[in-house]
Amino acid sequence: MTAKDTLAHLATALLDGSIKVIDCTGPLGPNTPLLKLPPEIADDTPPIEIHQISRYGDRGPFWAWNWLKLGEHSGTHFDAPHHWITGKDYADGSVDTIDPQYFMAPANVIDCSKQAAEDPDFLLTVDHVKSWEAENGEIQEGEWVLMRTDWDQYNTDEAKFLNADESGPHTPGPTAEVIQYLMEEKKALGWGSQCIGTDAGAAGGFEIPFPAHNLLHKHNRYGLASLTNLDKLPAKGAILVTAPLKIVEGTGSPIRAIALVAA
Ligand SMILES: O=C(O)C(=O)c1ccccc1S
Ligand SMILES: [Ca+2]
Ligand SMILES: [Mn+2]
Repeated sequence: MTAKDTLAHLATALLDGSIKVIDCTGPLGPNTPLLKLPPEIADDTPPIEIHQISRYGDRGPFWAWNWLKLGEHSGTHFDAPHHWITGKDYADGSVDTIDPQYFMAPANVIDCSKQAAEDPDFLLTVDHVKSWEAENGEIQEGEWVLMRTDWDQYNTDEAKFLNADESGPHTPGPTAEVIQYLMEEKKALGWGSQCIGTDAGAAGGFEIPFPAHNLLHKHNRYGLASLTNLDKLPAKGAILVTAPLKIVEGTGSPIRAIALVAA
């Protein structure tokens, strides 16, 4: 089948509903959970603000529009290599310079929802990933690897979503070894999480602090955070669309993540 035939079949399938578009994005507004870092070491993204310019009234009789105060790393978002010091020197490491070919790619969904429900500090290991590959097929070069935890169920309550206590945040994520494996052995396109960031909540205290950020961006590869509805995606076979805004020299961007899945 030629690429032209494939596109024609895709168009038909989208219109007849045999390929569904799944929204993998959380609501973006003043109530969207935002990362809270220890105030002694870092500043945080300010709260999201949506300001009305007009709404069909005397400031714009026929139109409505707003202006936004919005951090790059807000809500469901894309992490570019420049987001981390290990990726700072890549000429194609900001959202406006990344090859757009990467913004549409196959997705592997590793279901850790039961483990995350039992242990909010659950860490995915290389053994887990290899067992998953044995059952579902190998992760191929250029594909996303997404950790399904169903953590999106908490995304309307920042305290629950961040799940922090006196010892810090407790949310699931990958071990450094998993990201190392995905980058060096599998040459994956990147790593996605349903939590506030690509790293586990406790990752600031790991031997390599924040290893997912460190290693993904060291390899000039990408992260996705605060994804939703991964429970609606198959283990393999979905195509994920993750185009960031073309923010000049941007380190990341809120996205409307969507997945194409067979009905
Ligand atoms: O990329 C993010 O939004 C994120 O999760 C993050 C940002 C800055 C510092 C630590 C982390 S962990
Ligand atoms: Ca869901
Ligand atoms: Mn981010």
